[in-house]
Amino acid sequence: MALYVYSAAFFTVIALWKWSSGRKSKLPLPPGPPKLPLVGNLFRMPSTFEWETYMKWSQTCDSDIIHLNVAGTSIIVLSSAEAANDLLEKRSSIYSDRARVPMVDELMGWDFALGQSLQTRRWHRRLFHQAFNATAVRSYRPKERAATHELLRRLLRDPDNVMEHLRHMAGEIIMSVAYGINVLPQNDPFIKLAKDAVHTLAIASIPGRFLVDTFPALKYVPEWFPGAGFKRTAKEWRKLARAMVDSPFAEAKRNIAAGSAPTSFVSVFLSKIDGADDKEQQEQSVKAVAGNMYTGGADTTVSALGTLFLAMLANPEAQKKAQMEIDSVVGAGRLPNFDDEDSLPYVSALVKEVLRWRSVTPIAIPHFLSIDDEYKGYRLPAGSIVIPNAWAILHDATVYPDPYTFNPDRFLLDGKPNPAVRSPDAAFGFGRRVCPGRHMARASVFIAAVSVLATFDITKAVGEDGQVLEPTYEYFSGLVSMPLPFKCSIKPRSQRSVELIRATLDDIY
Ligand code: HEM
Repeated sequence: MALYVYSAAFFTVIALWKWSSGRKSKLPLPPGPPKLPLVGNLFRMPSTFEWETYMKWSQTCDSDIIHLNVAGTSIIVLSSAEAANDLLEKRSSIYSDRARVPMVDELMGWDFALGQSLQTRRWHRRLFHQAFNATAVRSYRPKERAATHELLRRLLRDPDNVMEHLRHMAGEIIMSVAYGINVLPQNDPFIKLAKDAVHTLAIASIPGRFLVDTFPALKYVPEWFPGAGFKRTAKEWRKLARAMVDSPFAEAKRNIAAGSAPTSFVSVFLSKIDGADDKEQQEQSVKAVAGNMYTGGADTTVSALGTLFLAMLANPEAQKKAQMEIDSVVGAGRLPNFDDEDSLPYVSALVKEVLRWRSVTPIAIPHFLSIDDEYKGYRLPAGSIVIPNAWAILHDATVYPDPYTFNPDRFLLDGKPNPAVRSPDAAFGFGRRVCPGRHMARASVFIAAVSVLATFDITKAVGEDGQVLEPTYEYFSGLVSMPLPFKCSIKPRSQRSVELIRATLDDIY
């Protein structure tokens, strides 16, 4: 009897499995460019500015969801806000993982990084949220303002090195917010360390750069083995990643112990650690989250502000309008402040347009689909890498007419914010993985933009032959898309501007 029951149960399970897999296999994959046997789209994959190619493919297929196969790896690209919202937001429980990259996560030791690690790091995200939610970030305003004033002084002293000054500003904010460390004006060791470590991450994150990411078993090859150079490289780079996380944290702890530490994320959250058994674990989490701040916040903020300068060169009219608005609201007696934002709709629209015009992270950070799914009559296989094409979403001509033109007015109606026009939130990603630093990022970009526009005129540089140097508006193609070095002329708008900037040296924050 028991045998009959077991057999019946066995055949029922098999039948159900066949039915469900049969049902699934009947659904087609989303459309996409033609695939070759075995290698799929491997040989047609773009190596740079992939978001532009994905957008073209999506248009050719007339579908906002396309499928690619790169030598067996399934990739789904979403090119509309609707598709990104339907999947990454509404079904976030299955679309919020990240693909594992053995070189970065395992060999280089970046598994502490939020962007890399698996969903089990939810606790870190919660910690990040507590420290960087819309209310909490208001406490960082004095630090952002101080770093902005330092930026103004640097631009006044040395107007030829814009990108370097922006880098210094972003690093200054993060080191101060995360660790309470006041960075040195030049060659700060903590910024240098973080920069070097993030550079190795950028190299290792280039798809196909290391064979071990395609064949993970290679990670077991011993270092001395011929061809195992990647393991020796990983060992060196791992030291950098460790030092980037450990050394500023140790400095912050030393300052806290000496009673000389300014308030920071580390000082606040270490003081909240309770006496529970996992004390050590809690401290490691605080350290890991602090270590994520430079990784997530430095290049991104620099890219957005670099775009601001390029946008002012591309559209001098926008610059004039912003300056007129600032002059009428703020006047000539002081520098702008955060409280001015609501009275500066044009400047706020200009900041939105900066984030839309040239996306900082054109494909966000790709997500990972953990179980099989279906959408719009298509089969979406478990284990797919899901790429939200933020670039396509932010250049959707039905939402943003004439999308390649820099035009802050698109966000306004009768001089006020137009709620009917979608904010460029896609710049900060989607669903549960949306950028946890976005409130701080917006605040930093706003205060820097409004302060620079209040005090400087940004115009095209003029060469020695008297000819205007037309910028190329070229970008580095990477996970963070960064303006390539460009020349421009930065001059104080008036003697009063110079005085206001110099007076910031007396500020007490
Ligand atoms: C203009 C500036 C910034 C932009 C455009 C930006 C954009 C993004 C995007 C698109 C993602 C991926 C979202 C997704 O997977 O869907 C992300 C993730 C992240 N960002 Fe930002 N970000 C900026 C600034 C910052 C700042 C200032 C911080 C920290 C203080 C930060 C910390 C992070 C972290 C830790 C992650 C990983 C989150 C996770 O994987 O769960 N970002 N950011």
